[in-house]
Parts: sequence; C-alpha cells; structure tokens
Amino acid sequence: MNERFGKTPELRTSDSVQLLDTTLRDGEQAPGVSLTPAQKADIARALDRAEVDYIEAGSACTGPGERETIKRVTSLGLDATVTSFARGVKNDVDLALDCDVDGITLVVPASDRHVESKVGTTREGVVETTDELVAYAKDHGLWVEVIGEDGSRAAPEFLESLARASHDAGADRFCFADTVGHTSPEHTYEVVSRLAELGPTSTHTHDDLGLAMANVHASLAAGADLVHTTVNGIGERAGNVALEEVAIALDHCYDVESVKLDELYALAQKVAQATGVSLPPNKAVVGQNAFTHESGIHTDGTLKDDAMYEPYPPETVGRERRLVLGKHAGRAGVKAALEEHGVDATDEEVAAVVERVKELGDRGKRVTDADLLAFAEDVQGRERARQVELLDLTAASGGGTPTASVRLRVEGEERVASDTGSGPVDAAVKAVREALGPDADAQLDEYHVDAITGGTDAVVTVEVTMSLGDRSVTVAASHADITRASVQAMVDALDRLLAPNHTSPTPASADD
Ligand SMILES: CC(=O)SCCNC(=O)CCNC(=O)[C@H](O)C(C)(C)COP(=O)(O)OP(=O)(O)OC[C@H]1O[C@@H](n2cnc3c(N)ncnc32)[C@H](O)[C@@H]1OP(=O)(O)O
Repeated sequence: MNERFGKTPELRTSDSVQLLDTTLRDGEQAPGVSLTPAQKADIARALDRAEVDYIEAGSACTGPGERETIKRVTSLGLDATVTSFARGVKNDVDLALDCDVDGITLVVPASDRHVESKVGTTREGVVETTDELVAYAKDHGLWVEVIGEDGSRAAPEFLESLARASHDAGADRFCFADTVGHTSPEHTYEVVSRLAELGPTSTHTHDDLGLAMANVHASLAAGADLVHTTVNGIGERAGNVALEEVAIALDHCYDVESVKLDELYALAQKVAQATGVSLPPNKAVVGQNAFTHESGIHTDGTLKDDAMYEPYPPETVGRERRLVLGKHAGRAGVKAALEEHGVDATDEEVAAVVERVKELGDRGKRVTDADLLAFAEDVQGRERARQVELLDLTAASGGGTPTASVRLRVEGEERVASDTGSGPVDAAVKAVREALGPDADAQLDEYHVDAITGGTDAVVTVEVTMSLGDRSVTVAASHADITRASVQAMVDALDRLLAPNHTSPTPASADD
C-alpha cells in the first residue's frame, strides 16, 4: 500500500469490492469490435486468471452466433460467475438459460425516456415485468442483477421503487447505471446512497464526460460494492470505466484487493490485439508510456530512487520500467543507457553524446539505441565493422504465396536465403533468419510501424526491439517500402546484438 503518502482517506469504500467485467458484452459494443468465439474464450480465460469475480460473456438475445460464443465461455469451467445480458423480456432470459450461464444482468428501463419512448410502457409496467422476470430467473437458479437502464437520468424515487421491487422479488443486486455517462459524482453519491440502503448495489459508469472513474468512487463511497468494468475501458461511445484503473486505484488508495494486479498488462494487450482498439501511449496502467521516463530530471531522479517519479512499481501490474532518450535527456540518463550497452564513456564524451541526442530529439525524432550507439562511436572516434549488412532484398506478394529473398553480408561472408510467409514482411523476416541461421536466435520483442507522411506514397518508419540473451536493442529504419524498412530495422538490430558488447573509455589524450 502507499505508505509513502500517509493516511488512507476515510471514504466509505467497502472492504471488499467485486468486479463484473463486461469487456465481452459492453466492450464488444464499441463500434467496429466483433470478437470470434476463440477470442472471447481466450479473453474469458485471461479474466479468470486475473480472478475477476463476474464475467459478462455477451448478450444471448443477439443471435445464434453469440449464443454459441457464450456457450463456449460457459463450458470453460471458469471460477468466475459467467453472465449474459438480458432485456426485460422473458425470451431473453430463456435464451440466456440455453447458454448455461450462471447468471443474468437483467436490463430494464428506468428513465421515463427509456420507459416511454423506447420500450413504450409505464413505470408500473416496468416494475411488474421486473418482478416476474426476477422471480422466473431465480426459479431457474440464476444469479440476478437488475440494471435500471439510464438510471442516472431516472427520477430517484422511481429508481428506488424499482430497486425495492427487484430485491423483494429475490434479485441478488441492483445496479445504478450511468448509461450515457452524463452525471456528476455528487448526483451519483446521492442516488447510490439511497439504493445501497435497500440492498447490494452495483455501479455501471460510462466515460462520456471523462467522469467514469470519479463516479465509480462516488458509488463506492456511497455504499456500492460491485463495479462494472471493461479492459482498457472499451465500450459504447467513449467507453466504460477501465478494469485496470479501478483495480489499481482500489489497491493503491484504499488497500482494497479486487483482482490479481500482475495479470493486468497481459490482459490489456490481449484485448487490444483481439479488438483492434490500440492502447493510447498515455493510458493509465497499461499505456506504453505509463512507466517510461524520458526527461533528464525524471530519469536522474528515477536512477537515484525508483519511486521518485512513479506512484507504484511497474512490476505490480506486470510491467517493467523503461528509460528512453529524447530532446529532454540529461547526462545521467545517457550515461546509464550507454552503460546498459556496455559502453564506458568519460564525462566529456557523455556530454557530447547528450548534445547529439538533443539535436536529434529537436528534429522530432525518437532516439533509438542504435542512434545512441552510433553517436557514442562517433564521439569516441571508434570505427566499427558491421557484423550484418543488407545487400539486397526482393519481395513479391499479391496473387501467389508471398515470397522474399535476401542477400546479406555476415562477418564478411555473403549469404543468400529465401522464404515464404503470411505477407511480404513476414517472408522477408523469415528469409533473414534463414540466412543467419543459429546466429539469428534473437527475439523480435516489438515491431511498430508509423506512416510519417500521409497518402499511399508515405514514408514509413519501422521500429523494432530485439533481444539476444540479456541484451536488448531498439532500432528504427525509414523507407517508402514497408518490407525494406522492416528488414533494414531488423538487420540493423541484429548487427548491434551480434557485435561484441564491451568497449573501453577513450584513452585521455595529451591535450585533455
Ligand atoms: C445499455 C446497453 O448497453 S443496451 C445493450 C445493447 N446490446 C444490444 O443491442 C445487443 C445486440 N442487439 C441485437 O442483436 C438486437 O438489437 C436484438 C436482437 C436484441 C433485438 O433486435 P430487434 O428485434 O430487431 O429490435 P431492435 O434492435 O430494432 O430494437 C430493440 C428492441 O428492444 C427493446 N428494448 C430495448 N431495451 C429494452 C429493455 N431494457 N427491456 C425490454 N425491451 C427493450 C426496444 O423497445 C426494441 O423493441 P421494439 O422493436 O418492440 O421497439
């Protein structure tokens, strides 16, 4: 817990908070997202590994395909309680039952807009249907949470009578839903306080005003003890509150355990990959920059004390700290980066490398390990024979199987190889590996493509991070041909990794 910050605030947050993750239902409702049965099963397993209490696997009413997918999740034998969304319609409950779920989130209209204009009923009609369907679902052995849809725009007294009717009919809990993400923490606190008097209360928040997290904490302070989340905050429109943010905030600020924190990063990456919704670099907890330090003052402070510029250690959430270089770099960071690559440098040499790093950074460029090492070689007047050089590359795709051939010079000897792949880049990368044989036993840890200019004639920059043993190197290459840029970056990274690691400081000259 955060001893560094002293006293835990006296909020009425329950000692135990459960999470219902709805990535597979509300998360999948994000425009353009559709998960295959295998992807849903894979994400469900990862959520279960993280010990999420409830997994909403989908909406059984959507169609036969979705029902097959939900069945696939329910057949996994997970520890989590697996639920399906159901409208206030008996057939939806039956369809959920067909999928062998453990429970349902029964969504009934709560605001007059939803009651009258959408569903075309009355408040009394909603209470009556809720009463019948909760009793029906409970009779069939389901865990039932009633969600009053658009609850934040509903009349609080009606929401209370709906919650009371739900509990009276046997519902396990009632959920306050800020369906359109429009409300304030104060309103949330007031309404949830009233609902929590009536029975177990959950909260479902959306981020349209950027208040999803604030409203979660207002709900918890008001007595709610279950939070609906999605991984990476994906969901309808601006999305839902993010699982990883709720979990770390509960742990860090209130010492409340909800899920296994060290599973969060792997989970976030899995969901980003499956949904195609990439993680913004500045995303809390799981964004690329969340534990990356570039500015000199921060890097220097972090090198002196890990906690200097971090709220909690990255390992807590399954991550590692990164120190990178750019226009804000200082001597301490550059010296540490050089040492990491086995380069000893005098203070004067470090200062000269810092100057080069800043010049490159000023031009808006990312400063890679390869750039740093090239600056150091230049400043120290070292000539370095390349270990691996790309002499020629031919790649063909479109129509037949993508194929690529490469000609490399490896330690003075020419080597040629060709291979096929899922695309020209894959084929070329395989051909490089083939040409290098066991020498290329390096891992490709990260591969990132950026189009620098717009249009189909764009120059692309490919940045790769490769590692061999305990050495890792980041290299970028730019070219109008993405295959060429990819292979060049990979060859340059291998060239660095295969080079002898240690250099000595330049002997001080008589003039020094
Ligand atoms: C808060 C949320 O996130 S809501 C969840 C959103 N999820 C989904 O929409 C799941 C995917 N949806 C679907 O596949 C389809 O919309 C279906 C199969 C559910 C329904 O399809 P259709 O019968 O063609 O209806 P359609 O989508 O046009 O309209 C939705 C219907 O649900 C009704 N409905 C909406 N909410 C509720 C509710 N809480 N309780 C009861 N009925 C509801 C609407 O009144 C409308 O009924 P109507 O056709 O009689 O006016």
